[in-house]
Amino acid sequence: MFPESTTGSCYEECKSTAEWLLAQMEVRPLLGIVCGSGLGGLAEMLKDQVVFRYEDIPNFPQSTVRGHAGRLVFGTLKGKPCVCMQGRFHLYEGYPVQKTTLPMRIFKLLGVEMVILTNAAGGLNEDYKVGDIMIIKDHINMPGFAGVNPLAGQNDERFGVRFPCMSDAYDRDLRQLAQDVGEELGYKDFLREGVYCVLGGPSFETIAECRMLYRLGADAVGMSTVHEVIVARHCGMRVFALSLITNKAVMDYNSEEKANHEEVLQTGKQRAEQLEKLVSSMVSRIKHN
Ligand SMILES: O=P(O)(O)O[C@H]1O[C@H](CO)[C@@H](O)[C@H]1O
Ligand code: HPA
Repeated sequence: MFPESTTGSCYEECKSTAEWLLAQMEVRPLLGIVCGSGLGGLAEMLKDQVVFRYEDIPNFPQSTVRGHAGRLVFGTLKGKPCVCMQGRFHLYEGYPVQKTTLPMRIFKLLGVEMVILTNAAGGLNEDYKVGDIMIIKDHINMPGFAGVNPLAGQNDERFGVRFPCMSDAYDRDLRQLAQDVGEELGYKDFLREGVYCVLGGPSFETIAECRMLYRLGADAVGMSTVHEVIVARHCGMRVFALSLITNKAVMDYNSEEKANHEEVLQTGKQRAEQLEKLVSSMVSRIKHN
């Protein structure tokens, strides 16, 4: 386990990054958005942008994956003040799990109340098609079974309690809103709701692993999101998350299909506009306290 002081995720370090950002601009974001692989276009929806490159932000990790631009974009979406991560961090990039989730704590200290996370994922559910959008209703933290949890280590009560509840991680009202908005937009045929399972990556899953995950109750598999959700919930932010099913997980030994990052990015491009419309329509209807 990494001590917090080497990951930059302790309260004082997060606060100093948040204060640095707040001193540079006037936006006071209430909503945080995280763009998944190939879904960085979400950030382009923001008006009156103020953009920071990750490399210029003190104590911030760097994006190393294609499809993750490495920019923190502030602005307004449907009139609501937002901060958007155009690029997230993954365990397989070599970061300690606390570092991959550090932006969630910075969001909190910037004043963010609600986070919308997106990701690209492989479809395990036999009924799912490439291009489906899955509202995440629950998760399986597979690395967590081996002790990889971003909250492991000393707990700082200024962020949250030692043992946070996760049975209500994915906000029920926001999920319902997504269903309503999706129906109004005519997305019913490709809008799903299911369980996302995170693995460490970067290798894609074997056939046996995919079969196992499906039997365990996962509908989609990926290498992100869950740890961010745990940290966001720990510090009291509301969470909504979406998976774009960019490829079908290979479940059959006779299949010639092979998972690859090109297909992931390609599917992202094809569905980007609809995903952006879903998110922006939801945001226009979200009420803040
Ligand atoms: O989860 P996001 O960041 O969307 O990225 C997904 O796409 C990559 C694999 O193609 C992995 O990083 C996986 O987690
Ligand atoms: N597996 C893991 N992560 C992914 C996949 C997948 O099939 N597709 C996109 N991200």
